[in-house]
Amino acid sequence: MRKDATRFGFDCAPGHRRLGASPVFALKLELEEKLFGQHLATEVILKALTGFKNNKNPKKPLTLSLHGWAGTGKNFVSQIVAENLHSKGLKSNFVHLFVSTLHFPHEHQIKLYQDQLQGWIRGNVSACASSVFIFDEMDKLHPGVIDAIKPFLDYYEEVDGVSYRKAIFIFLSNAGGDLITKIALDFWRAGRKREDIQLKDLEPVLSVGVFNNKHSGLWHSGLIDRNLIDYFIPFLPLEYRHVKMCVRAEMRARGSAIDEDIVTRVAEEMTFFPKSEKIYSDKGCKTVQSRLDFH
Ligand SMILES: Nc1ncnc2c1ncn2[C@@H]1O[C@H](COP(=O)(O)OP(=O)(O)OP(=O)(O)O)[C@@H](O)[C@H]1O
Repeated sequence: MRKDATRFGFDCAPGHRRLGASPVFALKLELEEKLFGQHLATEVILKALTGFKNNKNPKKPLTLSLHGWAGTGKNFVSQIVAENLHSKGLKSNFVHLFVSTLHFPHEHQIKLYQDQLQGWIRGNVSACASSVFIFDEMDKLHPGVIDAIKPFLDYYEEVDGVSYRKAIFIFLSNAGGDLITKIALDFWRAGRKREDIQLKDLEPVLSVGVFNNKHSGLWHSGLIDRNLIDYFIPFLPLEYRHVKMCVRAEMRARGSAIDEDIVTRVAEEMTFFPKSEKIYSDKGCKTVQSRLDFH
């Protein structure tokens, strides 16, 4: 047993920071400063983590499912959240990232993946009750593998003597991205502000259109019953102005002065949709970093 972990792992490594009053405030400031164009994700993530942190006896692990188009900030946010839960973030021994196409690529090895994953999750939560598990490309994960995760997400006091109720599972998926984009486009075309989009504007579309429809195929029937996902978090497609913010953020990260000509040139290189109005970036803020290298 790791010397820095108590028997149940309630207090993990010295660097482990439970979300106290200030860390949640720090997370709020960080999301407001670094995450562009995602007012809903910021609002829901803060609400979810604050509630989970304040609950001294959660009945189940916190399970968040982040949905949206490519390059809209899902991985980016999960890294920020991980760093607020465990100071070393993705480098922490208590934060684990799985990428479907990398870690679970072969359909004929599903049984092996199930056994490995269950052993891995059990071992890590035994070492640290507040372990964080991030599953990227969830929409590409075979249902059989996902079903191996389900027992850990459920309302069990303990599973084989281990309590998972203080752990956090974060699923990242492109599923539903098209439906989220449709709602954003409807708002734009109606001349309504992006920031006026509320979760209730998306829930009916998402829950009926994708998540609750067991036969949608997008969300793997039998995969995750709504009851096990605590929060569905929509990521909106990013506009030209958000791409420019990403370019500026990258320039600041490189210690360069902000050159608005370069900001404009890089943003102009990106492609936008729909064809007629060219509002949203096809790749979100992805490839901004590499494009900046050429300016
Ligand atoms: N909303 C955003 N605000 C600020 N930066 C962003 C945002 N979205 C993306 N970025 C920048 O683009 C990079 C790539 O984004 P990220 O990996 O989070 O996309 P993603 O939504 O996970 O995409 P995919 O679904 O393809 O994995 C991030 O590391 C970040 O630098």
